[in-house]
Amino acid sequence: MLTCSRHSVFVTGNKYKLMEVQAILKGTVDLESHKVDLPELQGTPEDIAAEKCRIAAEKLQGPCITEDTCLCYNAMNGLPGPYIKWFMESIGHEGLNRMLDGFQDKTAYALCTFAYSKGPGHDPVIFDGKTPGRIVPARGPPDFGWDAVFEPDGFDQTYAELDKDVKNTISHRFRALEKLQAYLAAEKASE
Ligand SMILES: O=c1nc[nH]c2c1ncn2[C@H]1C[C@H](O)[C@@H](COP(=O)(O)OP(=O)(O)OP(=O)(O)O)O1
Ligand SMILES: [Mg+2]
Repeated sequence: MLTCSRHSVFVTGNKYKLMEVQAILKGTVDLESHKVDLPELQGTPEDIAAEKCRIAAEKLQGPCITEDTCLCYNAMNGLPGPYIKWFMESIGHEGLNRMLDGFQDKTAYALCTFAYSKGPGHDPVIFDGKTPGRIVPARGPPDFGWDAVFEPDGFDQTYAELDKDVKNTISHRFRALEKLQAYLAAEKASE
């Protein structure tokens, strides 16, 4: 539950996301998660994030925050994008590299889209964060999604090899959360 001006809940089924969000917010907002099985939709990252949040707000009957993460290959005009979860689960780190075998351009970007809804019937507000980088053969702990195959620009380590403290100051998730935090602070100040 993300207690801001009103009582809000961060809805995710992913414990690694939750850990990162907790580390980034460092107690500036009181956070607890709620695992709800949300359908995975199709469309633009923004539409998917907004719809996910609408469904979560309906299910919880209250304010909530959701997040959807994309991994976008520039050579493929942004795909796999929001479908990265299914690619990751079916072809793994090696497959994520092989997909680019026919392309010289190995650059990609990680995109995080947070959505915040005041409750059922309220349109979610969207906050995105983007980190550019490139796809490399897996290095580092394989635990969190595609962290091991993504090397952010400016670093010679993958997300998985980087210190958590470092990832959490340059990541797509950090950049989106900065915007969400500013919005929540402004909302609180206006009450
Ligand atoms: O920083 C990250 N570094 C590496 N991998 C990541 C990251 N963030 C998400 N991921 C993975 C999880 C999932 O395979 C896919 C996103 O899918 P996505 O639907 O957003 O996540 P999910 O279903 O695990 O959790 P949720 O319940 O919040 O939808 O990319
Ligand atoms: Mg999901």
